[in-house]
Amino acid sequence: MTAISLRGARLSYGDRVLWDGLDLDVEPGEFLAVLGPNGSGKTSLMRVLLGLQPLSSGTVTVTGGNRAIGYIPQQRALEVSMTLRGRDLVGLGLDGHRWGFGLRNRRERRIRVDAAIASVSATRYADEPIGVLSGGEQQRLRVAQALVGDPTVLLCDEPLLSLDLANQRVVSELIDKRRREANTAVLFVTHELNPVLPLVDRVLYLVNGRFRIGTPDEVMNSRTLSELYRTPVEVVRVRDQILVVGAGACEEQTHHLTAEAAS
Ligand SMILES: Nc1ncnc2c1ncn2[C@@H]1O[C@H](COP(=O)(O)OP(=O)(O)OP(=O)(O)O)[C@@H](O)[C@H]1O
Repeated sequence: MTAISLRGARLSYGDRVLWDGLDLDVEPGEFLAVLGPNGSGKTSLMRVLLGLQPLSSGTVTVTGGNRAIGYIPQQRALEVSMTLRGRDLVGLGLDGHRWGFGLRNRRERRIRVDAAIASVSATRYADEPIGVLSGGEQQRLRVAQALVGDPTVLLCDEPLLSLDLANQRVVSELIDKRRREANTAVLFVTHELNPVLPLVDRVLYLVNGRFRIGTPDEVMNSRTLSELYRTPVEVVRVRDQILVVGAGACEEQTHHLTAEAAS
């Protein structure tokens, strides 16, 4: 059974079509990278899957429904004044699940939270206020929060943003481990494909209302990206990295035009 299924999915805000005719099946254990310039509708896709944003047309199905989803929202540095402890943040991932207030439930809840914290190696600082933790430590706890409910689908919105290379690796390995061990489907929104390229099964690339779905080789090539961006884009492979040349200028132009239109 597929983990996520979209059929004829369209999302538009007024005249602006983010995507249309999107047919997508994501299999259990699959790692799908979602790429595209700012404003192409990546976060909106997450919101549709979370049930926060209705489709303009078409259908969306997440096997197991909302409770089966773990979500790592786009990272914002948490305030230093934030007194919530790491374990409280992780515990929030169980809210919405069926938990009573009895002693047995409290003990069971604590076991689940401890296990999730241990799975991201965050036990040492789980009782600290999260505001004083480093970005990498905070991000591990966010991963634990997303995993504590035992999700069948994991939605990650730019989870590597502002992490150094070592922490990028730690966080992507944690996510990869989860999908391998629990067969959790992963949707991974990112501007940077290279840090996760070895993990990626398929790419969904969104640009200006158009999209392509395929393996990294099928999508990340000069011909496909030039068609998507409607301007010459050069894709170069250097060792095991993919460099995209030309799309950036097009993105800047798009933003410029959007800003002009809005003013
Ligand atoms: N509720 C809404 N009503 C109207 N427009 C919206 C709404 N939500 C998002 N948008 C617009 O839709 C576009 C896509 O937004 P979205 O956040 O999905 O893009 P994104 O690909 O995640 O961008 P980024 O890479 O910058 O995070 C943006 O231009 C945004 O302003």
